[in-house]
Amino acid sequence: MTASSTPSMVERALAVAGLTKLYGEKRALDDLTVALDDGVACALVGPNGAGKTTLISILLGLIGADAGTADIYGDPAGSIAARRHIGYLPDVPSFPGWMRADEVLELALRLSRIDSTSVVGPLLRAVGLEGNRRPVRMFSRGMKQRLGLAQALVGSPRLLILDEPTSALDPAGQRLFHDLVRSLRGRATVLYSTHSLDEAERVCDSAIIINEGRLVRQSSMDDLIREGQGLSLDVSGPVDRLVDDLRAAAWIRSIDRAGNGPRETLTMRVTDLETAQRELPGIIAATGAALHSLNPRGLADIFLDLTGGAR
Ligand SMILES: Nc1ncnc2c1ncn2[C@@H]1O[C@H](COP(=O)(O)OP(=O)(O)OP(=O)(O)O)[C@@H](O)[C@H]1O
Repeated sequence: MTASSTPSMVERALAVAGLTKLYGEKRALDDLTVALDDGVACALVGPNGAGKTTLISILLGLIGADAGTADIYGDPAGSIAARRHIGYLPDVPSFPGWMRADEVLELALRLSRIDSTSVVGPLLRAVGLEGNRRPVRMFSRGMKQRLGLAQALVGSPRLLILDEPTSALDPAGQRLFHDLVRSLRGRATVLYSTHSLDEAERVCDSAIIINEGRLVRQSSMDDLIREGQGLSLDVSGPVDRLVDDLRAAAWIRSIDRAGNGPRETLTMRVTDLETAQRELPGIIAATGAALHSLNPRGLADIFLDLTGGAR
């Protein structure tokens, strides 16, 4: 065996190849190929209708694909073996309202044919619900989501799939949930579906970005942020000259111009944000242009760049 054909030591948690799902004429997934290594926390990011739920439904074996394959730890999606690898938390989990949290987990254990209930205490402790004796109907949405997470962890799944888990939570509940998922890293490979790269960055080290059923990008969060970093400025005056001078700067990656009339918005992507911020005021002053506002580009801008959304 040559060095180049030596198999990777890192096990594949997920291997999706050429996955295609049609709803009539609509290609909900269109030749999607992505892979996840064991142990990573990866966001599945895309705008409404991108195909996130369709992909998750195929991974869970709820629907079949029209073409392509999806393997979970080597087992084909939809098989019993693949299902056993997965813990799943939907966006709004529901439980019998009269049950207590410990009873919900005991039921999940029984349904998974696990006799020992010794994990109930540690799981409830992990999600901050230890000692809570109230029925679930009295839980806040955040508490239900945390209980759902504990339920998804029953049976120690190797792949934890979280489907827009904070969509029903307020900002405080979201932050608590993000912290919790981060603290659980290392227990399982995580696939975290979200609309937001900001949320992805809080929880995950990498992201799969899809749009219209196709892969747009799979990358580490650090690389996404580095490549998308930039500044947006509103200027007036000799904008043509300013743009020429900015294009000559060593740190410029690209400039887009928008707006007509006296004020224009320049959106710059840069290779070195610190140097750009240091040198920019001097360049603007030298051209005689007036600066009305200056803002760093955020992850929301990077998301819109990648998915072609309206600004
Ligand atoms: N059962 C269905 N019948 C017809 N079209 C469907 C069906 N399910 C999904 N679609 C279409 O497939 C595309 C992908 O939908 P999907 O729900 O997977 O996207 P999503 O990324 O999860 O979106 P959202 O973020 O809004 O939940 C969309 O255009 C959607 O309208």
